[in-house]
Amino acid sequence: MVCRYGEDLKDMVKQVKLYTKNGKVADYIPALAKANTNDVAVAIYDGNDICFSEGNYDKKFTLQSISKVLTLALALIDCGENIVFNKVGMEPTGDPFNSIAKLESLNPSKPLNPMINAGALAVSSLIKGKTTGEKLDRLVNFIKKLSGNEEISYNQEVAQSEFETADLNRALAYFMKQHGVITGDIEELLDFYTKQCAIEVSCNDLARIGFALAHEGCHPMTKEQIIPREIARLVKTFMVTCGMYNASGEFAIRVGIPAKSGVSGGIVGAVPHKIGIGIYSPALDEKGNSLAGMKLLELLSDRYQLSIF
Ligand SMILES: NC(=O)CC[C@H](N)C(=O)O
Repeated sequence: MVCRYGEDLKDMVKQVKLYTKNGKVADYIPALAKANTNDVAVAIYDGNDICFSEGNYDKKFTLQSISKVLTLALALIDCGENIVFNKVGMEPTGDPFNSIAKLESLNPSKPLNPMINAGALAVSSLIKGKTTGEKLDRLVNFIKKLSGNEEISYNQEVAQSEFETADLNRALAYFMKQHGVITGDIEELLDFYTKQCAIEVSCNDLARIGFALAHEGCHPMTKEQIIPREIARLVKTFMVTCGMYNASGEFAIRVGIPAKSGVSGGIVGAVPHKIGIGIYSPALDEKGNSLAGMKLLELLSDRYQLSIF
C-alpha cells in the first residue's frame, strides 16, 4: 500500500520496540499478565477508509481506562453536564489513577476528574439502563458505532479476573457511597465497571474511535453525529489534562495530542480535524502508561507536527 505514513511507521515501530524492555505488563489484574511484553502495534485512520498500520494491529486487547473516555461521553449524553459534574470534578490530580488519598482529604469528597478510577466509577454509575446487561449493551453499541465494528464485545476472562481482584476499586466505590457521591448497589457497579474495562478492541478500532473524537463526534462514513460536538470537545479536553494520569503534563509538552491510555497497553489519540491513532504495546512504565506507545506518539507528533499547541 502506498501511503504517507507507511514507511515512517515501520521505522518508528522498530525504534520504539527498544523501550518495551524497560517496561512491565500490568499484573494486578491477573489475566492481563498474559500479554506479550514485546508487542508494539499502531494504526492511523485518516477518514479515507485507509488505515496505515504496523505491527500486530489486528490483535485484540481490552480497553481498560480508555473506556473512561467513552463512558464519560455516554453519561453526558444520558444525563447532561449538570448531573455528571455534580458527581465528578474537572481538575487533574497529580496522583496515581487508583489513588484514594484526595477522596478523603477533599470536602465534599467528590472525585477530582472522570479519568481516575474514583471518577470513572462515579461516571459509570450514571449510565442509563435497568440492568448491568442493558447498560453494557448500550455502551457496546455506542463503541460499535464509533469504531464502525459490529463485532465489538467484552472479554469475559479479563472481566472476571478484575472483578475477583478489584478490592481497591471496591474500596473507592464504597467510600463514595458512604459520602453520597454514588447511590445504588456497589457490586453491580463493579460488575459493570469491570466489564466496561474488558471491552476488546484492536488498534484499527481505536484509530477509528480516535478519528470520530477528532472530528467532533461525527462518523466519517455515515456522517452521523454519534457524540454531540460539545461533548466531544469536553471529552478531548479531559484527554489533554488527565488522559495519561499523573504523566499528563509532560505528555502535553512532549506530544500535545489528546490521548487516553489504559493498563492493557492501549492508547487512543485524537488529532483534532486530522487523524485518529490506535496504539498497543503492553509494557508499561511505573505510572501505568505504555512506554513504547508514548514514545511512538512523540515520534509521530514531531514528524507530522501533530501537537495542538
Ligand atoms: N489505568 C487503567 O487502565 C485502570 C483500569 C483498570 N480496570 C482498573 O480499574 O484498575
